[in-house]
Amino acid sequence: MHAGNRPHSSVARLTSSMRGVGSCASGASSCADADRPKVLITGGLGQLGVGLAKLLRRRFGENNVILSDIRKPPNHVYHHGPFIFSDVLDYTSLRETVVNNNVSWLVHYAAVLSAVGENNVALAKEVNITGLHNVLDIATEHGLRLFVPSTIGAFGPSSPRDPTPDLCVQRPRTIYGVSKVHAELMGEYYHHRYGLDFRCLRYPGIISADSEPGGGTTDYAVQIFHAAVKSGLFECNLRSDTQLPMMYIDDCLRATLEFLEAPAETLLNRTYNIHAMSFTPHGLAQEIQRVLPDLKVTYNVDAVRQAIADGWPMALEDTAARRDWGWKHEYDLAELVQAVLAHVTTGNQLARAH
Ligand SMILES: NC(=O)c1ccc[n+]([C@@H]2O[C@H](COP(=O)([O-])OP(=O)(O)OC[C@H]3O[C@@H](n4cnc5c(N)ncnc54)[C@H](O)[C@@H]3O)[C@@H](O)[C@H]2O)c1
Ligand SMILES: C[C@@H](O)[C@H](N)C(=O)O
Repeated sequence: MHAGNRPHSSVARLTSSMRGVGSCASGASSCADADRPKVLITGGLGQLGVGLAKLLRRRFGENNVILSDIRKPPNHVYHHGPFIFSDVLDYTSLRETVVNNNVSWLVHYAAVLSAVGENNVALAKEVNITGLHNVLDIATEHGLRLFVPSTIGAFGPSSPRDPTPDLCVQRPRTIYGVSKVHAELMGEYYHHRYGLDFRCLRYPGIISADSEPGGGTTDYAVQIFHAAVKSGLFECNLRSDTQLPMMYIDDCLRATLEFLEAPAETLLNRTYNIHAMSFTPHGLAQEIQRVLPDLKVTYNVDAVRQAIADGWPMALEDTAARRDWGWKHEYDLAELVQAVLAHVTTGNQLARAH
């Protein structure tokens, strides 16, 4: 509808690598007003957006980070920083939001994840592909820095799986994976063709304590913690020996901030793998059982999710990210389990007290 014929002003092209860069000295906990980017996060009410907004607001100031989504925010989100309705399929309104708010960085989190996507291919195509086209064009036209996350799901059964390098065969068999490879390639194309400051990290499955996963193949690794604390019983929808790359949300969000702030000249690639740990459901259950020995796990395999997981990487190779912009994870499996259990247990106690 909109893609294809939009003019890319030469001014936007020339300045895209200069404007909105917010080059705060790295390591500083916040930065001077003049250097602060104005950030818009699309799809911000999912598993990752609220946490990222908190981190970016600490760094750039509360009013410089706008969360957006098509859903109504819970009170604790609505009352803590700017929130607006924004549908990534509505090109004109998204453009208006960018212009009216003087946005300089766009974090594009709106997406339909792997398992939900296989159940609704039309929706995944629309949100993940048409939505991306809108965002790419608006970011290019207005000289934004654009971050689009990719995923381990951008690889498929014919990719080397253990470890999976940055550059290799990518023939995913899900609409989610296909749309993410498309995003990687389109973003890199716009970078080379129009000078768009496109940045993309391939996230592993992300484990959070206080936000729910949105319908992916790795969701079990979040759900198991809540079940372990609440009932001590968990039915896992993947086979016990399914090894996938995973990461604690704090590492993922910090990686995103550090990568967004990295000077453009240090980025030899525009799309990077990032890795922290790999585990199986059995390995995760064993680690949780060191703290909660009564946890019982049964297996009732979901054929769709299992087929997806069987074609995904078992580990990601991320030496380029470590070399170019200093990526370093802090949480391995033991630290992850301690951190998530502490959060979930406290959350449950607070909920009971109220
Ligand atoms: N969570 C993970 O494990 C993980 C791993 C790899 C990559 N990613 C990527 O990170 C990003 C964020 O993931 P997440 O886990 O927070 O996803 P999520 O599914 O939890 O949230 C996605 C959000 O997008 C919103 N959305 C859907 N259609 C929209 C539209 N038309 N306009 C605006 N918003 C819309 C939804 O309401 C939802 O709040 C996604 O691009 C995802 O592919 C996530
Ligand atoms: C891995 C990631 O992209 C997401 N959690 C999914 O499983 O779909």
